[in-house]
Amino acid sequence: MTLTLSGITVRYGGVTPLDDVSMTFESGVCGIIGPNGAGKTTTFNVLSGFALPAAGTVDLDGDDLLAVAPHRRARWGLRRSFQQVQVVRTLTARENVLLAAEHSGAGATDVDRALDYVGLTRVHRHGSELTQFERRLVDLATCVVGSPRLVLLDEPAAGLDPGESDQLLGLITQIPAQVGALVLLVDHDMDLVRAACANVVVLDFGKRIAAGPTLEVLASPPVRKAYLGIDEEVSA
Ligand SMILES: Nc1ncnc2c1ncn2[C@@H]1O[C@H](COP(=O)(O)OP(=O)(O)OP(=O)(O)O)[C@@H](O)[C@H]1O
Repeated sequence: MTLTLSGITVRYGGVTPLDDVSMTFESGVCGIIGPNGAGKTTTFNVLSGFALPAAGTVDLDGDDLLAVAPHRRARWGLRRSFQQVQVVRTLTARENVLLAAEHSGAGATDVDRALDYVGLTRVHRHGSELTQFERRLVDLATCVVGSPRLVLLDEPAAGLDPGESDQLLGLITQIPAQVGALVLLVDHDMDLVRAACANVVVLDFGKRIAAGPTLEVLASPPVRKAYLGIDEEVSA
């Protein structure tokens, strides 16, 4: 499975959050990292149809994603989780996933399979009764329900303790093999990115400044300077 963004430009008035950016993601879990304001969320917005690029194309295995209407992208196979957990407090865990499944055309059996996948047992508890971790699991279940092709995760482990974070990491890394989707992960937690992603793309000020195997990219001087604030020339 290959996702290719070519020459993507997004403009908001005088701001250009993405400036002629191209990136390719091969199957597995791939990371998009970069400092605040680099264009990571805007990239997710382009993929989910919340942002309309002024230029560029997006291709997933021959499908022109930008030609798919935003409201049909869930049915096409797109799933997205947000930094802020999107769980309805007055609905049960299962009802939350059923609600998400409505958009993608998945059925009740798919919903139960997704809840099994994330290992949530208290499926009949209301969102308001669930722990932060259980809400994250509900969120993740909405991302794997049905037959997703592309799963976008924005800081999925935010607010979790290290044990919970590890458990979530295990679930995320299994998505490509178990669910068959390509996963894109945006996160500021470099330990999580190192553990989850074989490859990363680094954005800075709306430009791609590096891409490739995660450990190599994180060790490269331009990335250490732009992203981690380490300037080899100064610190040498
Ligand atoms: N709707 C909008 N209107 C105007 N400017 C916007 C809009 N959305 C994003 N921007 C600007 O585009 C730039 C990139 O924002 P984006 O949210 O994509 O960055 P990010 O890499 O996700 O940052 P963070 O790590 O802080 O979430 C920022 O300067 C932001 O202020």
